[in-house]
Amino acid sequence: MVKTEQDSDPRVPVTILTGFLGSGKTTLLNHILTEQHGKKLAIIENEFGEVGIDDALLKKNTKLQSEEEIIEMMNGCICCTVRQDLVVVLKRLKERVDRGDLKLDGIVIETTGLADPAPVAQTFFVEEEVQQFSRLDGIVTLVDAKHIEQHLDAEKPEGAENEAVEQVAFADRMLLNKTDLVEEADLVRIEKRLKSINTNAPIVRCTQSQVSPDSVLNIRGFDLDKTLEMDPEFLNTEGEHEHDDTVTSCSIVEKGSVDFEKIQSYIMRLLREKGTDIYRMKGVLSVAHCQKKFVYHAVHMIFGGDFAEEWEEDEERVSKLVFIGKNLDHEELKREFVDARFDQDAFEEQKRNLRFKVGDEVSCNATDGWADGVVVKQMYRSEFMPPGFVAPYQIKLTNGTLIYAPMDNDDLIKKRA
Ligand SMILES: Nc1nc2c(ncn2[C@@H]2O[C@H](COP(=O)(O)OP(=O)(O)OP(=O)(O)O)[C@@H](O)[C@H]2O)c(=O)[nH]1
Repeated sequence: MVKTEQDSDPRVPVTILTGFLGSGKTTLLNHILTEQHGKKLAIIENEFGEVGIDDALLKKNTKLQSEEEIIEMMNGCICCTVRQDLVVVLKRLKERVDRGDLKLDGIVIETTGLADPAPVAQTFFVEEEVQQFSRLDGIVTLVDAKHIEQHLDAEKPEGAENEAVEQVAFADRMLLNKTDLVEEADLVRIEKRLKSINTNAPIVRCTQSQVSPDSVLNIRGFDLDKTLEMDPEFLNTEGEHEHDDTVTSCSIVEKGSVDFEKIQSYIMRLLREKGTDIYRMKGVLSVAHCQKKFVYHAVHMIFGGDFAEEWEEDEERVSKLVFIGKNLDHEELKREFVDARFDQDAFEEQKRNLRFKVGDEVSCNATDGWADGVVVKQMYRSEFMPPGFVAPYQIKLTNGTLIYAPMDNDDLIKKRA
């Protein structure tokens, strides 16, 4: 086979992963990292919120890799404040490769959902050392089929750019993700709209960002000439862009645990009342009476959450949440979160107010009707109970069976006659 100039290019290919908040970038990275592709990748993660949550979500999967992966984190908007950090990270990788400590098959940069990919891409053409070491292979844009139209339509203040439009315009390939959430007719309409912004980039439909790593990595998609044709100012480093100032990120980090019921109603109420303005919510929560971390995500009103791995023995229990959205009232978000904290004093008080003490003889409304027994424990919890749930009593029935009363009322448990 005849080798093209690009085939023999020894520089490390770089993929910029972009796409609006919640479109599926981390899901794609997790998919790439768990898939056996035999490539040694460096991942550069960038988050808009001050609290890193994606690294916690990614860490789990990287453990699955036999080869050590390199993950670098940067906070802030990659296209503004941390662009210089990106250069530093790239130079550090270059030094390791030059020393022979590291052989790299690719670099993937996950930008924040609010980043304009152009200035990130620019880095690979204006920084000489970076240019010698790496080449921009492609800008891959994740598109959330459910929410993209709303973001493309968003009215921006004078002078501020629409990041969703920029992300589509600069894509070398688009992954139209979350196809499970819309109908065929919607997909056709969206594809037409995407094509009207960017005629060149192929569009691949997918769910859960499930595409072959080969269709994302080393695709030789980026073409500087075409980009300059579209944006003659592309290489002009002076031309700074402006973000919409009404879009902010609010992070909460709180030691201790939350009350599961209260936190659920807090999150659900936010989704219901502020779902349009909150683009993105993410969190890792420490739930009282629960050994596992609760990890959740929301993109507008679509919520997904689950109990993930257990807290380590010596790990400090702390909850971390990030909200990104329009017109966020940071104080209110924090205040209401604080109200959902687990209150040890209230818990003790509840315990003191229980009607029965350990040793009291009671009758319980068990599965086969009323049965006699003795209270053996107050505020009882077992791992088979729903997360965060504590039963007021554990009771030993006269036949020896251990049961629990889920509530302290006469319909379920009463004084033995
Ligand atoms: N229904 C559905 N949900 C999806 C799909 N792909 C991803 N998600 C969910 O969408 C949410 C956001 O996905 P992420 O991969 O974290 O999105 P992201 O682009 O990295 O988000 P940011 O880092 O906030 O910009 C998660 O809860 C995913 O599980 C899909 O195809 N269908």
